[in-house]
Amino acid sequence: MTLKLEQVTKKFGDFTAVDQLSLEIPEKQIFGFLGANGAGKTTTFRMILGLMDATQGKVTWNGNSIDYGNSNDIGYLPEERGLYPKLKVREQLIYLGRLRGMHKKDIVPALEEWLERFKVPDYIDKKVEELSKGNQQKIQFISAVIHKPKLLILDEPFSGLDPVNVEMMLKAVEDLKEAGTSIVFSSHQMEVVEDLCEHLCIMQHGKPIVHGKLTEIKRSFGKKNLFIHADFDLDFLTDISGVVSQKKTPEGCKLQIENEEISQKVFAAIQDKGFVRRFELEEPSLNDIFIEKAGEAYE
Ligand SMILES: Nc1ncnc2c1ncn2[C@@H]1O[C@H](COP(=O)(O)OP(=O)(O)OP(=O)(O)O)[C@@H](O)[C@H]1O
Repeated sequence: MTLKLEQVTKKFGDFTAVDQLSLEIPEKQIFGFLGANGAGKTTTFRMILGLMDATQGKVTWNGNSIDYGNSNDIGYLPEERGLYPKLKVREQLIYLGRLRGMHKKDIVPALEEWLERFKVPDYIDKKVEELSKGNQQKIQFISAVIHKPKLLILDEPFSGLDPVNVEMMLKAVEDLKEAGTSIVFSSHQMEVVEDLCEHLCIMQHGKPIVHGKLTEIKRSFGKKNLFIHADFDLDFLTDISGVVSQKKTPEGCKLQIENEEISQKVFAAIQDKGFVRRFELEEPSLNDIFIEKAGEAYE
């Protein structure tokens, strides 16, 4: 049940929003789809789901094209949230669950279980318009997963949620993966992507500029971070060749260095200067990689 995009292109007039995108998304895994605003993520999701025709190329899931409107195996959390404000959560989910092929008698217990899990059991008889934005999002998430889809597309599922709710949603996504759902999601929250997915792609102007396994992406990026906390001024470290950048932190600095060997030079430069409380080499964060790669989009 692999999701495959082959040379997928979407043009709006002369503007190319997605440009010959080819991707194979591993089954029963969580795949992160990243990119700057306007990079083409939502457009790609709409083409995957058959909600928008590709100008060129094809998308297949398990060898067939996807027709979201007629498939009970797919779940979708759209970027533009689409609940009916005047309907109560119970009525809404019964309606949406039935659209996804569920029997009414199965919908309410499944809904109650999800509301319990999201710590909002009392919302079942509230109108959607009475709920906060974050809580509406939980309901929208439930509507995307209540029918236990095999493929789940989540367009920015964590935006607008407080940290406790992000954790709750993260755990729900992980559990769905464990239960065998293949999940593709977009997010601008790099730490969440780092926690959640093994494979990812960063888009820029409709093309993937980084694609693969997170661990390999980090390794091939080459540059490392070096965190130093010391009781003396560290500004002079910028002059060491191989130090790419320096950012002050409340207790010292974070250096970006070209490779891990440079850390030896840095260490030699500070060891006699005074008291060093922290000297720690770390892999680059996904945020570092994103800023460097996708940042070029703004130049
Ligand atoms: N229906 C449309 N008509 C014309 N242009 C469109 C249409 N839909 C999207 N675009 C353009 O295509 C590009 C990609 O948009 P898309 O919404 O896919 O980006 P995105 O990566 O999801 O962005 P964001 O992170 O801001 O949600 C943008 O420049 C957008 O303005």
